[in-house]
Amino acid sequence: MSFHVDCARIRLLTRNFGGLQRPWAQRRRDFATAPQKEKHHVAILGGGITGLSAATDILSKGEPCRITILESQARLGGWITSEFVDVPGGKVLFEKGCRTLRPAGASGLVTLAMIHYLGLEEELLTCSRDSAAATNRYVYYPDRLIRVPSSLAELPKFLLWEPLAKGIIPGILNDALNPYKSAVKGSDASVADVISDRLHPNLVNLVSAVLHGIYAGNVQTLGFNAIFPQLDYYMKQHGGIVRGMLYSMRRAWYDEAVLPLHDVLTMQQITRDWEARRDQRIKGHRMEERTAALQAAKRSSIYSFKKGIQQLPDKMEEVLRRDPQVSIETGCSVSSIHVDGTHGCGGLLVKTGANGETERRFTHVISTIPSTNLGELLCSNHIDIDMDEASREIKKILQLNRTVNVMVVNLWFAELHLLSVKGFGYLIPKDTPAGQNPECGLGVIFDSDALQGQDTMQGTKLTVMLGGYYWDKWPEKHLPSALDGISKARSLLARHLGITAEPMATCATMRRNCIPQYGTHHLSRMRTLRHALQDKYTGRLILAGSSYDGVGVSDCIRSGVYASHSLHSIFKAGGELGVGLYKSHTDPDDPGTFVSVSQKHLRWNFP
Ligand SMILES: C=Cc1c2[nH]c(c1C)Cc1[nH]c(c(CCC(=O)O)c1C)Cc1[nH]c(c(C)c1CCC(=O)O)Cc1[nH]c(c(C)c1C=C)C2
Repeated sequence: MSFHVDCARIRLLTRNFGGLQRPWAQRRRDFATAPQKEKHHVAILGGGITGLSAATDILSKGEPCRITILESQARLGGWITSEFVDVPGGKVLFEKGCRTLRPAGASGLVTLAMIHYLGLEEELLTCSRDSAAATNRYVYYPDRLIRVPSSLAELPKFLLWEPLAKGIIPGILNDALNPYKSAVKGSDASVADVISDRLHPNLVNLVSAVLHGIYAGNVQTLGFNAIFPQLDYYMKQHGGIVRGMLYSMRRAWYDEAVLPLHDVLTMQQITRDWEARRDQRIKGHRMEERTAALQAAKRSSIYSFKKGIQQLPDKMEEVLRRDPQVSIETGCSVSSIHVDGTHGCGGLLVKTGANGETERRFTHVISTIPSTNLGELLCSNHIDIDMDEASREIKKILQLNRTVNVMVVNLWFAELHLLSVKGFGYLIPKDTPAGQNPECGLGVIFDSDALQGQDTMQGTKLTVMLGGYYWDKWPEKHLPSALDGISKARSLLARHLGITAEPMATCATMRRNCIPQYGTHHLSRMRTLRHALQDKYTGRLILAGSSYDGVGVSDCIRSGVYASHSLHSIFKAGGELGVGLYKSHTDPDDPGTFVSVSQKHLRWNFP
């Protein structure tokens, strides 16, 4: 399988990366000629989904290295927590963080390939694209549920009658008729600024709802180019969002898709890996059933697993624990990381324990912990005296990343038909009057409509998400306790949905600092970080995880797999020295890195 890629644009990319490659050529040669008999020892900081994905992918490639996973918590899996709770007559599953996966895009493909590698296909549960959960999505504004159109046919009514949609038609005209000339407020603008400027100020409210459901974040401070890289590319390269979309539709006419080059490269890599494992797959157990399950997930709107999304990290952990190449240390906190000057080995020295009492040496470190935590751990050298310029720059950028707290409240009611509508759930935009949302609600998920097959007892299962950026400046002592959270969720459900029944099971979990907020300078900072990391660590320190290139589960899996790809090219010393940050090509000064790809190669069918 091969990809047809627009060569002119590929050339653009080569030029952009060429400047980065040359300075490292010498170092790469040094590394390549270093004695290889003492193979590599890689530390993976963090045993969440990113760290586990990185380790699993390194194993799957048969790399000549030892792997040590260092996790500060007592368990692996990070934010992913699926728990069965007892209710009268059976058990129901509460997801205390993310709950579903999406098959779309390069990240979706990486995740499906990982599921196949782990042999988890027959545990999949899918939600079809035409189900109510996939097509019925609501927004609560100003005091009622409004259904968001899911097809072109439903659009005219929405555009003409919904106050929430006021601004879409004039916005489209504004963007189409006024070619983009220069960035609003410099090259890095917030989502709200760009939407107001290019489209219409009224649309900011609608977009805020979407951002609440993904980032629990503020439309005024999230950066447009980091959150909507494709729209940013359309705007800067084609003169407007609408023009870019029209261009994209024209390419689709020729059966081509416009995608970030890196997504295309990732898909190529997945294709190569898939083909390389063909022999193993043919011999595999129940291959026909497994392929059918994978294909169903690929066609679905969302999917998860019979015992919840935690089955994925659990299976990774099982595979990793079986392998003598891997050691896993839970309850092990890292206190500092130093460039290791001893023996001229150029590796990294990692100190663990509260006072750094244990010293370990690694040839490479993949950090999947939040960037702010990593920033606190980085020290310039073994003796830890004054920091050099590069280290200071790296630390500063890492510590600038902000995050938000989200309270996830799960509720299960024995009554079957408490909801007057069926669907995925609803989001609460920023302009919903405060009197309608004093609880700082971000949205409600109708779990019992979304996926069937996890609970052994039928009822109505809901999740209320509270907080996010609304709690940005709140002192710790004002954040709600679990009991407060449950009572807030119940009052919100009573006001919005008229649900006053007593839940038979509840659980409130405060997720502290769980979602990174990519602000207006995120991409340019990532670019600086990428350069500084290469300068300072020459591929010894690789970054992955939600702090950098996407906050979803699939984004994290992909980022872990990408860290493993970077490591692979470092071991082979043939490719570009990677540092794990793959989206730097979509930064504001470097928009020419989207490519047009023949769609037939993207229609993956897991043959
Ligand atoms: C702690 C809660 C999370 C909120 N957003 C995310 C998490 C982990 C991350 C996220 N959620 C969604 C995406 C889009 C891409 C995708 O993977 O689907 C991302 C990156 C979409 C989404 N939003 C909600 C759900 C149920 C989904 C599907 C994916 C998932 O299961 O997370 C609802 C929702 N999530 C959050 C809020 C405030 C919210 C409101 C109803 C925060």
